[in-house]
Amino acid sequence: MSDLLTEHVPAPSGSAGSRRVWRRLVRQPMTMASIAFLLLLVVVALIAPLIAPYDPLAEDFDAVLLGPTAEHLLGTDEMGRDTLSRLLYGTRVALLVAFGSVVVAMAIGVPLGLLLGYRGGWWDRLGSRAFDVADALPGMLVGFAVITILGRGLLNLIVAIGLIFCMSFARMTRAVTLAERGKLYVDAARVAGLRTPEILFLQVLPNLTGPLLVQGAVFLGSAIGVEAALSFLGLGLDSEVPTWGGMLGVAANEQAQQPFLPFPPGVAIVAAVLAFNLVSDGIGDALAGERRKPAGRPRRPRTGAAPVDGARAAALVKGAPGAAVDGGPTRPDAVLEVRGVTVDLVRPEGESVPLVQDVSLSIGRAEVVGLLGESGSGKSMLARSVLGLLPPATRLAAGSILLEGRELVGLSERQLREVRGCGIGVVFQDPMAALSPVHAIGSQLCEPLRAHLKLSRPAARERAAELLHRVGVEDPKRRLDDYPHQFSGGMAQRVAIAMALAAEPRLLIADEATSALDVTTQSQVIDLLLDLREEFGTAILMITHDLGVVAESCDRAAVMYAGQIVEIGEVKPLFSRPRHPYTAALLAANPSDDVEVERLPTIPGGVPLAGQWPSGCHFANRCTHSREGCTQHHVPLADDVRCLRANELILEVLKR
Ligand SMILES: Nc1ncnc2c1ncn2[C@@H]1O[C@H](COP(=O)(O)OP(=O)(O)OP(=O)(O)O)[C@@H](O)[C@H]1O
Repeated sequence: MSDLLTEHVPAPSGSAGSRRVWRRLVRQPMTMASIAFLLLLVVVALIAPLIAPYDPLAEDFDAVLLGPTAEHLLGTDEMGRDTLSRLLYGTRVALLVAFGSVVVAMAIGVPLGLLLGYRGGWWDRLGSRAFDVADALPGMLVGFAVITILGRGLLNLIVAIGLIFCMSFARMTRAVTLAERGKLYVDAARVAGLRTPEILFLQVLPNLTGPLLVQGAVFLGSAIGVEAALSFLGLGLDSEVPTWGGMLGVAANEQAQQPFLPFPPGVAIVAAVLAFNLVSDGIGDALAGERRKPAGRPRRPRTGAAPVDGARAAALVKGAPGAAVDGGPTRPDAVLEVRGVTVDLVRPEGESVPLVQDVSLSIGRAEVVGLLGESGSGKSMLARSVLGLLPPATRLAAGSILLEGRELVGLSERQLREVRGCGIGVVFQDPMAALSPVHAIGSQLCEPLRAHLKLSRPAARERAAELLHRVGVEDPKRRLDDYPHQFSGGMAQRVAIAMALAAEPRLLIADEATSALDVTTQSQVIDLLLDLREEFGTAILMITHDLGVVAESCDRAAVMYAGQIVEIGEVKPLFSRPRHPYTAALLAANPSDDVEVERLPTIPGGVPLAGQWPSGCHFANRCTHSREGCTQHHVPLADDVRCLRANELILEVLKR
């Protein structure tokens, strides 16, 4: 079974999803016929003693090797035992071995695949090599070896066949987990403080339902084939025990005298294997239609110049409180203090390239700080370093991150888990990606409540309904049982905010939380965030491209460019009298209600890639004000601006 399978068989979400899958299955006659046949086999296995005309072990040497007769409808074997009775009893062994071995294979393969896929790195590389070795070994050889070591018997047969298949389950599970672990809902679960086993088994595993069902059905059929082959070779159960493979083995020896003998077990084996395969195909087809519909606008593509938008920037600038500025001494009211943070990309050859360089930023209680900048300037990487969720191949190379005075750098994953959720909440751009598609909203909201606030199940549900009500979801008790796809984009974002605030974090990181929403919903969500910061005193880091959002909601803003903060300050002066040419260029490229222009100016070129930053000022090669000296030396952040000419330039943006 190909790993690609996993791309086509998403898990059905919720009872409505299951009903849709079932309806699609019902429309497939071959699949339904196969299911009916397999159900018949199960019934036959259960009632074999009632319907078998003879004792399957009873020998009659006066009636050996008979063809079909009125007394023995399918003839007899070399001991005069009734073939029909043995065939009916053989169904029991076939199904028992099939289901038992698939359970064993899943019990070994699925946790292994989850672990390798989730951990990645060396674990994954070693695991993948082990898969390659396992692939190189013929499955039957593994079966022979296990039975030779453990001896014959039903349980050993089940274990042997389970071991043959377990690597396929591990490989498939690893592939799905690798794809799922990068998704936002997994990050959200980590931020919510769930432990790795909870994330793996409660969040990732449900997404495997589809692929596991498909692969499980195929291997049920294959297990019957392997059992038959091992019994045929005399390595299965004792020859007395009626099994389809054993009957085939006898038939092979006696075929010259009774040519009909191989047909009953042969047809039974082929029919059962075929039925399982048809059911597997049918389930795969039915699940393939069960794709999640994307919500909201797609993420803005990475463009070169001035992609900022929002018509309200200048008009909406609000008065900002006299917040402390960065770079100075530690603020007494600081919820978050980021000091000199540098994040490196570690290339395979070992070279380190900075993605974020020497960033310092602080956010006080109930303060909203905007983080602005073009795509690729390092905003998300900075946020991820605060969350302790840096992607693979990147590392925090330097700096300190204090949450209410507690140093987060150097904490173990376990300690970070305690901090996240309670200490920091996060809302991402696409709520549909941040919410697990296969869990009802209620259970997702209850997880952080139970994990951090240690609420009982009913109390967590009660609180979850209150939170939904608080973020403006109507009929919250009923909606707890709904799944993410049953919410509109705006409503889903409210749910995501409720989730982020469930454990009453001191810091909320909103990573382009309103970018995918229409303007009206965007305003409502911003109002909600601002209300919540008043109510809970939450500090908010608002990452956005949208100057209008910053103007409307932030007390201060930091402008990032090529991994550095180039300017930071209170929003009103920053927007009306920018001191860094990049800030001015961003503002100039922003549509404004105040000024009518035929064509908005853009910033020529694009943000340089990591590793290609110019020496000196990173913005110099796009800056119309740059001079020779700008590229010669490192430019420090001085008096909240990183520009050598800050004091001599007069940058106007609104009077174009
Ligand atoms: N997973 C990753 N591995 C390696 N480099 C990455 C990864 N994600 C981002 N980068 C690089 O890190 C730099 C900063 O990216 P980041 O995503 O933080 O920018 P951003 O300002 O948040 O952009 P956007 O607004 O588009 O999200 C870019 O050069 C980007 O190519």
